[in-house]
Amino acid sequence: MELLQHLGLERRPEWLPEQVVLLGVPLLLASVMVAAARLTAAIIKGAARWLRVAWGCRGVPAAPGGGLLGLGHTLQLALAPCPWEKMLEWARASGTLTRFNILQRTGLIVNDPEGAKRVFQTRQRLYEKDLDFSYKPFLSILGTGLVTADGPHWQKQRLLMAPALRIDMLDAIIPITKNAVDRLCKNLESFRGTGTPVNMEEEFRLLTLQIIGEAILSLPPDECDRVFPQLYLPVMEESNRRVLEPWRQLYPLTAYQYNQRVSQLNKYIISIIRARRAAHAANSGKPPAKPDILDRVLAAAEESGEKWTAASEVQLCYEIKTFLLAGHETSAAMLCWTMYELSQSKEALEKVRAEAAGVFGGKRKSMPSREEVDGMEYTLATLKESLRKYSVVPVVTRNLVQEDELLGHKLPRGSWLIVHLQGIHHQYNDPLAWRPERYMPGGEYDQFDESIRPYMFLPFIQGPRNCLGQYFALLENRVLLSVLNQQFTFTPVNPKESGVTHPKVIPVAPLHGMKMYVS
Ligand code: HEM
Repeated sequence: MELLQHLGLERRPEWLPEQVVLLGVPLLLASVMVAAARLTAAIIKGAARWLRVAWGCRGVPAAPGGGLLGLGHTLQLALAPCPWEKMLEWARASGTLTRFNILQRTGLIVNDPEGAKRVFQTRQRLYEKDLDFSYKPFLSILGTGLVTADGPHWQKQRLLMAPALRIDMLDAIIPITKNAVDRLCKNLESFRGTGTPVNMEEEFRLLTLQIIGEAILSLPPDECDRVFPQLYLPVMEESNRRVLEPWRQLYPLTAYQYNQRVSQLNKYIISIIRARRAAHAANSGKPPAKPDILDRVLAAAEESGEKWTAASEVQLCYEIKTFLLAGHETSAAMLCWTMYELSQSKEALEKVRAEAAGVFGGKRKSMPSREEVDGMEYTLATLKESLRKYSVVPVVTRNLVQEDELLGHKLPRGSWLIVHLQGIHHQYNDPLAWRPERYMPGGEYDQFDESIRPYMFLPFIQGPRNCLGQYFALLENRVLLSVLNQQFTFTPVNPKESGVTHPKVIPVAPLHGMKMYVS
């Protein structure tokens, strides 16, 4: 109190309200005016963009309907059982490039391999990632990790991360996968012939998560089983739900739990990064005998000579979460659909088993080499055919940052593109039939003209931003398919129900799970 008197602050109650009015009101008014000006500027900018794009794209054939109450195609899309199927229906009615409107936003559906080539490869720099749409709910987890980065930052990170998945790491994937699937087989033994179904979709998700967890961080399986279902899987599930229900982020309890889990997951990963850096330093920077992806990225970061900072740590944490996300659900969906199709085709199953016998069969104790697994041509074709038929990532979106000409139409800057991978995958003969032979030498895929052939199979897209884990996924899954089908026969409890795809969630997995009897 004496101190307050000394400072003259004991009179505070007498003058404070007046000062607050004199200073506070203008300040409040000023901030309201600044906020209003910003909002107006944003509205004008948005309206100008809308006008520019709507006017610039007017020559592109429009999707049917769409005049209703100025809502464009919003209601059609919102009420459609599956948004990407609806877009495909429009594209089929209108041509290779189709225009639609959601409220006042113009979207362009690209349903043509030439168009995909231009977007992904020839003019890739003009077509940036569209973070506002599908990735927005994941940004708080993936931050500026590879999948959600753009521009020079993405280029730098891609150069840093890509070597970690090169040849010698791919060699390491085989034993990691084989050990993981052997553990699953052991568990499945207790269900063999019991008539108790197993939800293989769930098993595959945990299996691919264990594999990627070990490949990136050398996490033992029980640690994966302890940490991921508690911290990681609920966060991913909530993010997935927010794609189509963005208002969920306003639910206070859900948002609180979500943020708590993201922060615990970050702490967990950062503690691993710190321990690993300390181990590297203690070992004078020498890599361990069996380096995982984290060891390789840390070594590459050290070699680059760039100073390690708190920001480097946060960035690496984003990359690890990106790899965890990108590397398990997609792989599990591909495995699930292939197992399902094999359960429906005796002939294909026999061929997969015959290849497996050559590589994993007999009394063989040693691990197969990568060349041996690479040689499993038919098994690979079954995986490719599932990726084509089910298109686990059915659409990929991009924003055009400069004017360009696409499929004969001049498009303005700001155009929003939806490359319909499923639409392109279903331009094969009898597209809903599952025929691995399409991808065998001389098969249907080889018959496409060389100039478009790579763009007729786009599960991993193409070009500089193609999937960094595609070889990882195809190698891992050849091992999984071989071992599982060699040891067991899987029969869906309800084949019709198991074949139904989820209409709203990407990667596309079975809507009702994949309950199977094991014998
Ligand atoms: C069947 C399995 C997989 C499928 C279908 C798949 C599909 C894709 C697709 C379509 C993209 C491009 C997304 C876009 O541009 O918006 C992508 C990017 C990516 N994928 Fe995969 N993926 C699979 C497995 C994996 C695995 C196993 C990993 C990691 C080990 C991985 C890591 C990545 C990364 C890091 C990117 C971003 C690349 C970049 O932008 O530079 N993916 N993936």
